[in-house]
Amino acid sequence: MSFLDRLKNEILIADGAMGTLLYSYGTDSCFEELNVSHPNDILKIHEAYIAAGSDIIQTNTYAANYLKLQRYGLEESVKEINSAAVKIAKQAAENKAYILGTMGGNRGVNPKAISIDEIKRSFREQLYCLLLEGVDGILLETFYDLDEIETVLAIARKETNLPIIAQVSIHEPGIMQNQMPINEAFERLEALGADIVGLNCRLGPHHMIKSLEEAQIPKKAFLSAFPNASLPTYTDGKFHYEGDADYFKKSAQAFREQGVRLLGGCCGTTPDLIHSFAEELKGTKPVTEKTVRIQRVSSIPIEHSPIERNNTPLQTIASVRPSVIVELDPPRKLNTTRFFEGARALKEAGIDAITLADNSLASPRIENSALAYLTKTQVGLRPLVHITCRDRNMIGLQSHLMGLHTLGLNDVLAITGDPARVGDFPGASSVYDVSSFELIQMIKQFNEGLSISGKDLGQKGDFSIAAAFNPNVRSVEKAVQRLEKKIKYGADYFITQPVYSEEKLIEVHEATKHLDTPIYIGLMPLTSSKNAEFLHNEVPGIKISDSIRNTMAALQDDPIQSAREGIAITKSLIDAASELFNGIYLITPFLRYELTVELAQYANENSSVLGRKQNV
Ligand SMILES: Cc1cc2nc3c(=O)[nH]c(=O)nc-3n(C[C@H](O)[C@H](O)[C@H](O)COP(=O)(O)OP(=O)(O)OC[C@H]3O[C@@H](n4cnc5c(N)ncnc54)[C@H](O)[C@@H]3O)c2cc1C
Ligand code: MET
Ligand SMILES: [Zn+2]
Repeated sequence: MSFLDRLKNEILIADGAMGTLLYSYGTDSCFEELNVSHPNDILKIHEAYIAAGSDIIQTNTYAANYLKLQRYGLEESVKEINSAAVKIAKQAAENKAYILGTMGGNRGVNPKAISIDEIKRSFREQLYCLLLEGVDGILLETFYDLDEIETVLAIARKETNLPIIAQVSIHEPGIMQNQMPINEAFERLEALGADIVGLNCRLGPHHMIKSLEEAQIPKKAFLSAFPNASLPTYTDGKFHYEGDADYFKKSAQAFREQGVRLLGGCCGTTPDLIHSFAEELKGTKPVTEKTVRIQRVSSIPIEHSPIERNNTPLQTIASVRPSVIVELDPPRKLNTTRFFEGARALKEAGIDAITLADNSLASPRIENSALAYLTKTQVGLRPLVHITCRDRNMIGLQSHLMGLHTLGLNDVLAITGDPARVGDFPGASSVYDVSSFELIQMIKQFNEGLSISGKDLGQKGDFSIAAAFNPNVRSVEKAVQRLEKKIKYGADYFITQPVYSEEKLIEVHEATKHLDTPIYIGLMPLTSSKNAEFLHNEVPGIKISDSIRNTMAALQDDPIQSAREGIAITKSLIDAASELFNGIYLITPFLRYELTVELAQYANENSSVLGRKQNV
C-alpha cells in the first residue's frame, strides 16, 4: 500500500535531521558527498531513524543539486551523489520504510539572487536522477520563496505520479516571506497538485503549532509538519540545538490536533526526538476537523514616508543643470572641528551636497551617518552617505537603511567597499553578504516598502541611489557594462573615481553618452608628488597621467607650490569636464577643505559664466 493510502486512516512518522546530525558528529563539509565517500555513516543514520519508529525516511539529498554542489566543486557529481543516496536509503529501508527523494529550496533571504531559469535547470537534473533510481515519493522541503516552490512543484507534478510533499519554511509564525498567510500558500500548493502540504525547518514545535492553528485542513491534500528541535545557539564556534524528548512527546498531540498526518523533524532533531513522536502518535487516527484561529488581517497598506524630502534628488539636479558635490570624509580621530569648518565653508561655496565616505580604504572613521545627520541639521547642507557591502551583513545593512530613513538621510552611494585587508585592521573580515548590485536592489526595494527578504516595512523609503563608476580600468567598455547593469538594478546616477586627464574625460563621455543617467565626474586635487605616486601606484582604481606625475615630481614636494599646481591641474580638468558633464564630484584630500572650497567656487563661477545654471 502506498503511504498516501495509509495516511487516509493513520498518522505516519517520518525521520528527523540528517545534516545537523552529521554536523554534530563533526562533519563540516558537503553532507551529500558522504553518500559516495562514507555510505555507511549515512546508512547508520537511516537505520537509527527506522529503529526509532520512522515509517518514512528521506534520502540524503537535500542539497544535492548543482547550484549547491558547485560550492564544493561537485557540480558534475549530481547523478553519482543522488543515485548513491537512494541506494543507501533502500538498503536501510528493506521494505520497513518508505523512501522520499528529498530536494531542498535554493532561494534564501534574497529571492532574486538566483534566477527561476537556473532553478528549473538544477531541479530537473536532480529530479531525473532520483526518479531514475526509484523512490516512493518526492519531498520538496525548506522553500522560503513561494515562487520557487510553485515552479518546481509544477515541474515535478508533470514528471511523476508519485506522491509529492511540498513543504515551505517561514520566519514568522503563520506568514510566508512574501507576506502571504500560510493557509493561502497551502491552497496554492494543493491546487498545483501537491499530495501533502506542510511546514518544515526554521521553527520549533511551539511556533510551528501556532502557525498551523491558522491553516485549514486542506480539502484533498494531507498536512505535514517537520519542526526543528529548537532555536539554534552558537557555542564554542558551533551551532547547537536543544531538544527534549518529553517536550516533543507533548507537542505530538498538539500537531495531531492541528490535523497533521505526517510528522517528522528538521534541523536539530535526533532519533530520540523522533521516537517521542512515534511513541505518541504512530498509527493513531488523524483528526479531520478543527477550529481555525482567526486569520490576521492581511497586511496594512504600506504608507509613504512621513519624513518628506524637502530637496530635489541629485539625479534630477544633475540632469538639468551643472552641479558640484564634494567628498569630505569623516575624521579618523574624534575631533570633528575641522570637519564642520569644512562643511560650513563648502556650504558657503554653494555646493549641492557633501559626500561622506564609509570607512574608505577600509580604515575606521567616525560613523558617517552620525556626521551626516549633524551636517544636515546644524550646517544646513545636504549630506550623501556612502554605504559599502564590506562592514555590515544583511541584517546590519537593513538596519542601517532603516536608521538612515528615520533620520531623513535619503541620499546614498551604494558601493562594494575596499576590502578589509587594505586598511588599518587587516585581520577584520570583509562581509560582502551582498554585491553592490544587490545593495542597489535592496535599497530600491526599500523604496517600495519591502525588506530584502520581501517583508513589509510599513513605510516606503525615499532613497535616491548613486552607484560607483570606475573608468580607470583597462577596458572602459567593460566598466560601462557594469554601469548599465547597475542602472538595471536601480541606480539613479553615478559618481566616478577621480580622473586625471582630458583624454580620460573624453573617453568616459564617449562611452556613456548613450545613457540618460547623470554622472558626477570625480576630480581630486593632488597635494604633492608623493601623493600623486601613492595614488597612482597603490590606490586601487586610480591612474594618473605621466605628464601630471612629471609636473608634480619637478616641484620636489614643495608643499605650497605642489598644492597650487594640484589646484591648477584640477581647474583645467574642471574646464574640460564642464563641457561634457553637468556633475562635478570633488574629493577633499586629507580634510584640506580649502582646496575643494576654491575648486567648488571655480566650478560654480565657471558654470554661471557658461550661463547654464538654472534654478532647481
Ligand atoms: C565615488 C566612489 C566612492 C567610494 N567610496 C568608498 C567608501 O566610502 N568606502 C570604501 O571602502 N570604498 C569606497 N570606494 C571604493 C570602492 O568601493 C572600491 O573601488 C571597490 O573596489 C569598487 O567598488 P564599486 O562599488 O565601484 O565596485 P563594483 O562595480 O561593485 O565592482 C566590484 C568588483 O568588481 C571589480 N570590477 C569593477 N569593474 C571591473 C571591470 N571593468 N573589470 C573587471 N572587474 C571589475 C572591482 O575591482 C571589484 O572587485 C569608492 C569608490 C568610488 C568610485
Ligand atoms: C536545512 S533544512 C533541511 C534539512 C534536511 N532535511 C536535513 O536534515 O539535512
Ligand atoms: Zn531544517
